Amino acid sequence: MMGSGKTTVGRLLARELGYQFFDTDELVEEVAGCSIAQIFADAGEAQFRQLESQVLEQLCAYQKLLVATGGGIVLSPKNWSYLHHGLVVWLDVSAEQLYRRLQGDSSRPLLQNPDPLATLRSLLASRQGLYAQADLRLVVGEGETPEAIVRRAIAEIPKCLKTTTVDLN
Ligand SMILES: Nc1ncnc2c1ncn2[C@@H]1O[C@H](COP(=O)(O)OP(=O)(O)O)[C@@H](O)[C@H]1O
Ligand SMILES: O=C(O)C1=C[C@@H](OP(=O)(O)O)[C@@H](O)[C@H](O)C1
Ligand SMILES: [Mg+2]
Repeated sequence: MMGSGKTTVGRLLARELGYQFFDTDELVEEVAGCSIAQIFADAGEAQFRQLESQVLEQLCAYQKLLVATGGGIVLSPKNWSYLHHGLVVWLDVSAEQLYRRLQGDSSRPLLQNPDPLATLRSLLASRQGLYAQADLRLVVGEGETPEAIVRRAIAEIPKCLKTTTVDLN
């Protein structure tokens, strides 16, 4: 979800893993030559989603990348075919924590309305089933630092890597 820490934790985790880091929102802004807020205002959310999918499609061909996505990437079934090139981690953060983090932040157009907490609750409820398709769910506790989440990710990721057994007989 927006504000769950994908960009912050992702950047740190990439450094720990020795992976290159990309953020789909940053790449969309580079391609469009303006901010996400501006894209939503001028061209609309549908246009943003198209750019987001194109960026993800390009990224999924590479290895040893850590990609922080926007929270809405899960909405398109086509995006899942790209996401499944890698291991998908869900940073599960309550709507109340997200709200505290994002209060006063004007960079997320979907939250620029009189009741952003209600919006976060309803977006989270509607996306919950999609986020649950991730390979790994990390429930982020109140006050848990990005560094602590990185340590937990490093401990948990090997447990959910798919293994192939080859039967030689
Ligand atoms: N574990 C954390 N604890 C407290 N604040 C956090 C944590 N992770 C991220 N933040 C803060 O929350 C805000 C949103 O983080 P960000 O990484 O941009 O989230 P996302 O990319 O998922 O939208 C930023 O101000 C960031 O510093
Ligand atoms: O959840 C969403 O629909 C969105 C999340 C944002 O990214 P973050 O999840 O990094 O905030 C950004 O892509 C856009 O504002 C829409
Ligand atoms: Mg982000």
